[in-house]
Amino acid sequence: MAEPLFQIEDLHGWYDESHVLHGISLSAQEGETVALIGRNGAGKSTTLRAAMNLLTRREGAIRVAGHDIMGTRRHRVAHEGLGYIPEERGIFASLSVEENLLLLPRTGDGGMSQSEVYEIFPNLYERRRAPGGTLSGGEQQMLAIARVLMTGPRILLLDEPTEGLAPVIVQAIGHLLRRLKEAGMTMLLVEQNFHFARQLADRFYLIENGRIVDEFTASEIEARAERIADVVGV
Ligand SMILES: Nc1ncnc2c1ncn2[C@@H]1O[C@H](COP(=O)(O)OP(=O)(O)OP(=O)(O)O)[C@@H](O)[C@H]1O
Repeated sequence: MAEPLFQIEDLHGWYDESHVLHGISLSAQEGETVALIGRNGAGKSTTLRAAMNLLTRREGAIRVAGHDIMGTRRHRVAHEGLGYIPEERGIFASLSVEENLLLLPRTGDGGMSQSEVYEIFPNLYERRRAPGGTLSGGEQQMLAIARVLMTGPRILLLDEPTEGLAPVIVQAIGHLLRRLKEAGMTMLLVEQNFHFARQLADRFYLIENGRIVDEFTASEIEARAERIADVVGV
């Protein structure tokens, strides 16, 4: 198999004295969508934060196209190709939609232009002068994704993009991510919502108490139904 575009190997992470990640290994090939599935508190968000160098302490290896980025300082991680969309989205409430979009520097090649963003997200065009804080949860999630797409990432790290959103908005985000996938984007999707993730992901990792307890492909879901129900309660 080709070298993964993104790879985490034996990753440990801590919040102060609290050891939360206990040797996470996962990878994504170029163009692949990989889902990290687990309950509340299993360590999904912490895995993404560790990848972005946002923890005070971590050990292990994180590679982009074979290049180890463990030594990359926090403010340079995006330049390694990682586009992170955190659970809290990070929209500036008092800045307009347009200002939010233009806020992040370009960190890679091939980032979307503003007009491409407005074409894909007509809602954001309509609301371009509105303060970010007046957007609905779904619009804020779209804005957070659009803003990162403009930076030119090679890999998207998405932390529960559907959390707290109405079913129709969840569906819209599903369509958007499918479109990105079809365009060849590599994605690591963190989800508690297995029903959402199964519509998108090529492969799955189950995480429990900071450890990967199982991994399988989309075609193996049926055979794993009991195990999945056990871990995420579906
Ligand atoms: N800032 C923090 N300081 C200390 N402990 C934390 C912090 N954030 C998370 N934890 C702990 O780390 C563990 C993993 O949390 P994490 O947020 O990664 O879980 P998760 O799987 O993403 O769940 P969630 O859906 O709640 O985000 C939990 O036990 C949590 O209580």
